[in-house]
Amino acid sequence: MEKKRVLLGMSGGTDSSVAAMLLQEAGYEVTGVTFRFYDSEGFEESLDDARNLASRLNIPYIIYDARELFRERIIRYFVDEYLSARTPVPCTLCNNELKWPLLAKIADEMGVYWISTGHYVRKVFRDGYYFIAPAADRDKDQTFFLWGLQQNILERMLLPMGDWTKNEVRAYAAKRGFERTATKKDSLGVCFCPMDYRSFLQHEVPQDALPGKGQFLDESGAFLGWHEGYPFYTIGQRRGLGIHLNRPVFVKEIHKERNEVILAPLASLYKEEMLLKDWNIVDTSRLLNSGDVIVRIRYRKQANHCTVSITDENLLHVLLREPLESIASGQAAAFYDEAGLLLGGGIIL
Ligand SMILES: Nc1ncnc2c1ncn2[C@@H]1O[C@H](COP(=O)(O)OP(=O)(O)OP(=O)(O)O)[C@@H](O)[C@H]1O
Repeated sequence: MEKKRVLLGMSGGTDSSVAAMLLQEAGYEVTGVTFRFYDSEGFEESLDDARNLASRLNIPYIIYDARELFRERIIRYFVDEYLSARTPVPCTLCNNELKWPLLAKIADEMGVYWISTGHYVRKVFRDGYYFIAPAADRDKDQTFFLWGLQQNILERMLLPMGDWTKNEVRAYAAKRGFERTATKKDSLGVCFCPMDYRSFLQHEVPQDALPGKGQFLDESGAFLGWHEGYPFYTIGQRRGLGIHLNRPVFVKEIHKERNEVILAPLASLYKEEMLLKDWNIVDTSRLLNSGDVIVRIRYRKQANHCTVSITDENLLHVLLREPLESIASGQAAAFYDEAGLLLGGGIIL
């Protein structure tokens, strides 16, 4: 396959636009692709931006319709997870199961070896394995979303943003005369659900498929008040419960069958272990039974040390050195070594 050509995912945003410039500057023949994941008002504008950039850089550009796939694999999953009393991780799933595999598939069809995005991550090669590692800009680090990628993808990735800070990226775009690109806003949160997920559920799910009002209970099963239906609550939630007690309470458990939400003081939400399904390990010897593994269960949450092993049911068992609160079923756990290499991850059972 052609090793001077690269297929770049172009969202029309600052990062992938600058990635296109940097790859071209480094001597690669870049082809840009924009995935149409879902219909939105802003999408046509993003397409125009990506298309204009491609034409100014004189690179081939394609639009790939992934709407059906995205609806099936990401939006339906997102809704189903809440209806199953879990908290989904759509960005993780999209990156690992859609964005990168699609880039690889389209690149294969074009006979192109390299695939690239504007993600803020680096890639390093150690003892026969490729690992994702944090970008120079720790504030923008996106390693947390990429634990599911395997060697066949990792080896083909080019990550031009890895050594740059966002400020440098903006300055570079401005210097190259791409003023509009330089000043674009950063994307935040879940792309297809810019509003509160509860409004999204109400919009997506027919009223008769939602459970309706249910009971808030305390840990001993005593009635505390009424809630709007279990899908509208997440583990660890404190705000927006619509219940006023003379003490702070948090969502500790959600029981789908009985449409019950258990509220408890924060101290009751701590756990010392968790099980992971759908896991991926980059290098078994660095992860399993090592005492120095770091685990993260939220994008911006503090890291914790743990020991990881595989159970007889083929799940990952994570024993935390310090208890963690708000471990929610459906969320992701990502593992790192002390140097920041991404060792793998999985979905909390
Ligand atoms: N619709 C899309 N089509 C193709 N590639 C995409 C699309 N959305 C995102 N990407 C790629 O995935 C990368 C990370 O996506 P994310 O949504 O986290 O972007 P971002 O940090 O806002 O980057 P950008 O500034 O490039 O939009 C982007 O830099 C881009 O390369």
